[in-house]
Amino acid sequence: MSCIEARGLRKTYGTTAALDGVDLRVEEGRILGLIGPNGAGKTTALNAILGLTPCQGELKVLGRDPWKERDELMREACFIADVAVLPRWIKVSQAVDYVAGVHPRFDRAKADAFLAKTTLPRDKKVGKLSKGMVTQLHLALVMAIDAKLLVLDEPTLGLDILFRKQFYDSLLNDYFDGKRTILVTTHQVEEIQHVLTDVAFINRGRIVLDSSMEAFEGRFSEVMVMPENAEAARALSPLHERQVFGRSILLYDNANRTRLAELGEVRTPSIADVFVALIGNDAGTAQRVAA
Ligand SMILES: Nc1ncnc2c1ncn2[C@@H]1O[C@H](COP(=O)(O)OP(=O)(O)OP(=O)(O)O)[C@@H](O)[C@H]1O
Repeated sequence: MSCIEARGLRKTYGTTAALDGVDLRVEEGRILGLIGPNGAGKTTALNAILGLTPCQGELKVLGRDPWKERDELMREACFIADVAVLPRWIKVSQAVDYVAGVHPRFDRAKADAFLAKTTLPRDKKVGKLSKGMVTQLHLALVMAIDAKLLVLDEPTLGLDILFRKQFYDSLLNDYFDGKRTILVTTHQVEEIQHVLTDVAFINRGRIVLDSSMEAFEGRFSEVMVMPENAEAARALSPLHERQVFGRSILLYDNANRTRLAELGEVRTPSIADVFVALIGNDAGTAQRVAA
């Protein structure tokens, strides 16, 4: 069953189309990374999915219209926005008590286990924590909620590399159970590549790539060639070429790997490499619409 189904989503702010006809389908039990440059429309898309903003087009999340049935949806979905909002006066322990009191699907033992892996002092107020610590607290609270859909907008912003790694490990090992659906946006693509089952690129309010990681790995390839093979490699219509230590690395969509292997070392490119190849020169914010 689909967890998220969007067709022709459009959202305009004045003369700016933040979403310009987004089609996206996410099946239950998938972990989708929504990747895009600054201003591409990621947060707007997540807000539409969470019923925080109305938009045109068709949108169903867990079978509901998020704008009209937000209350019902929020019983089964939870999210972390890129701008975390926790009151500055609340202590860490009180924040846990509060969510335990108001959220029927909150598992205190899970939140405690998550917090135990951090250096968060329980008796300190949010206002006295570092930015990264506030994010850690926020993550501990949200990851302890038993939800069908978890939406994460830049969840590791401001966190150090050790905690970022730990967060994604526990997202995969402790939180993900194969049935929940996770939607995550981040600029730190390399760090989540191994976590994702699917990836979508958004640019200028449009989805420009939507693929399972399996299909992605079969579809894109990269070859590193010595200068004498560069012309032959260019003749095979690469999407992108870059130079590293005097060698050319060329990236292809649906190329014949056996042919590429005759020219140099072939490998599967990272999401970041394909992102640069597809969007690099065209990265931009929303489309301007005719007034
Ligand atoms: N409330 C708003 N009012 C006016 N314009 C907005 C509003 N929210 C977003 N936009 C515009 O819509 C476009 C998409 O913004 P959005 O925040 O969705 O991008 P993003 O991909 O999340 O960017 P980033 O990676 O920088 O957070 C941008 O051009 C932005 O300026």
